[in-house]
Amino acid sequence: MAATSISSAANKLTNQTPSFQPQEKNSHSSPTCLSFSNSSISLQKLSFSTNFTNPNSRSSTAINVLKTAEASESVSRTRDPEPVGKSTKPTILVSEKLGEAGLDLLRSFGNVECLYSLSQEDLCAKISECDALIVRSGTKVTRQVFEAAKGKLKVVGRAGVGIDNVDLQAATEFGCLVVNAPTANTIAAAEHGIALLAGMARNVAQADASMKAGKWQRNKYVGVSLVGKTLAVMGFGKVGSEVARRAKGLGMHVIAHDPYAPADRARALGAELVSFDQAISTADFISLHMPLTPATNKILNDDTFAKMKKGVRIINVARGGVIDEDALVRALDNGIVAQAALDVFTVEPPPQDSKLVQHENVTVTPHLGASTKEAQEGVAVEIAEAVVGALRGELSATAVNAPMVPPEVLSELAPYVALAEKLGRLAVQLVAGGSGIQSVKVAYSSARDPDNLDTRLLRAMITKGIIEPISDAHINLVNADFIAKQKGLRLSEERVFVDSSPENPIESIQVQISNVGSKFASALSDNGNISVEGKVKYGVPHLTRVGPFSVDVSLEGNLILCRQVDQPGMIGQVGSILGESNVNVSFMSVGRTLKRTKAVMAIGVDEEPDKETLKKIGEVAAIEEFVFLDL
Ligand SMILES: NC(=O)C1=CN([C@@H]2O[C@H](COP(=O)(O)OP(=O)(O)OC[C@H]3O[C@@H](n4cnc5c(N)ncnc54)[C@H](O)[C@@H]3O)[C@@H](O)[C@H]2O)C=CC1
Ligand SMILES: O=C(O)C(=O)COP(=O)(O)O
Repeated sequence: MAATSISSAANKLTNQTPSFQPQEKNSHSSPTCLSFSNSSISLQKLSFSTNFTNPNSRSSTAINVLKTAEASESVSRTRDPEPVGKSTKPTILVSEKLGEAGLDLLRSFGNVECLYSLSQEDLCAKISECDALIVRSGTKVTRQVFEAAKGKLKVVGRAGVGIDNVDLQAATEFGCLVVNAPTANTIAAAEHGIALLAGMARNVAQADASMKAGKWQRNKYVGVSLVGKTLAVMGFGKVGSEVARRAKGLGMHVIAHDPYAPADRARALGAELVSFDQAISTADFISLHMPLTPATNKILNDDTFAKMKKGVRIINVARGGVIDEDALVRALDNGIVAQAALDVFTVEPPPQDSKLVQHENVTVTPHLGASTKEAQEGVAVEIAEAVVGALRGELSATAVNAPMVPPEVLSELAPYVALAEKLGRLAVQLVAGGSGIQSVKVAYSSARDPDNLDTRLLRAMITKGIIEPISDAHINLVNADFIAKQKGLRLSEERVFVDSSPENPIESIQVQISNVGSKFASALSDNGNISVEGKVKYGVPHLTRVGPFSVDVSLEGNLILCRQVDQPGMIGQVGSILGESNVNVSFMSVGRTLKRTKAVMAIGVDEEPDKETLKKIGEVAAIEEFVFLDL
């Protein structure tokens, strides 16, 4: 058996946080063990398997990743399926103007409320009624908004590219997915950039204003030519590369700076990738197309303006914050910058007396880059599809704060999702009260190449299974790693190669909790870790090993694990006690290490036995220990 470590860097906690203390909720005890039973672990918490239903649904993806509280009544446990189909329409708040086609799509799925120009206070007051919020660049989705949502908000859709107006960290902490619409406005933004470039070079806006003021100033508005001039495209992503393509068509020499862009993509468009300093010091025109991040904040400032060619012209269709606006005014005044054309501003709208806006060598537009009819229709549909998909629980291809798991991987892993969560739930219920859980090891046995096995979803589900039964956290794919880290829980993953068919992504999953005591000592493996292992059989999760004992029970309903002297009559005795209390046994399995020594009996029960019944089981002479587990 070869073991390959695929521990994720994200899961390696560098900061030691306090250990995670399981606190049993509503636990009741029996003489021989603490029961961890907790029927109050509500179905609402099974957030990965809840769903909104849509009569017009075209969706096929099965694994749901977001909390959908209202719909949780439609959740069914595997054994007793309840009718799925109770449709509670989600509420979708649209806080800025969105194209009709997108609104229509949203209306076919949920209750859509369009409330434009909400103050931050009004947004906070409204948000706790909303499952989804759709914004453009004008709405600030702050931590306050997520706090005010009180866990109701599942998804924020940004109808456009830039997500600098959404507090992503807060969204992640609150388990709220953020999706954007990254492609539909690319051309509009690029065209606007070119419009500003050409309009600025020929003083179109200034000449227009002058004529409207009754003047005819042909000598004042002599422009500069574009052909043969060097354009530096800063940020060679979707918009930047489309600007470059168009500028090439205008006969410009295009250079680009982007630390993350592949050189061959730039070369294919006839642009040369250069360093930041080379770009800004050799360009006649500088066009900005990078996102606003801590690294790009005020990237054009007094120091960088000082390195530019005298008479340079600046275009900004990205974000106002990438320029230090006071420094730009100084650079315009001292002639380093001849002209600027700006669509975006640090504060939008900028103050009316803004020196920058009023500067005679500055052309401005009110954040119009994405504002074409075509782009707005496209963006609206793109974001509506992403938000509806997210509300249905599908993983979004445009998720900004969650791993993107391709649909084919999702459908392949679907049966293992339940197994992963149940093993997590089971393992944590075996931890003795007072033990601090810090370290969880997960081993996936598989015949697959590690590169061909994406375990992020399973890891999130194991985390969910471990944390949710003993805390108030609601965990989904968005916040699993964050909450694990916050709780001081380190989860490392290992791939164990097994020689079987690689058609099955996974043969078995083993979950081990290290350095803790167990309330069921038989669950401790040789290395002293609590260890449970399971498989998917005929699409149903099964427990196949507890500590050193092999068992084979389907992980449904509730489970009693007993360790007893391996002797005849044990099954009958325990079965009768349960039967007398009208507790129905659904399945059972006995595993032992050696004949007539010790055995572990796993009993599936449909109902939760009361304290008295559990006490009677504990009093059976040959039973050495037992535990009741709520799956
Ligand atoms: N004015 C408007 O209405 C619109 C503005 N935008 C803005 O344009 C910008 C670009 O959008 P897209 O091209 O769609 O995004 P994108 O993600 O495709 O491209 C951004 C590029 O910037 C690069 N980048 C990141 N850090 C950088 C740095 N320090 N220096 C240089 N390059 C860096 C990235 O590697 C990436 O290639 C975004 O800020 C977006 O918000 C986009 C659409 C409309
Ligand atoms: O998509 C972007 O990043 C934009 O800046 C467009 O903003 P808007 O949706 O027009 O407010």
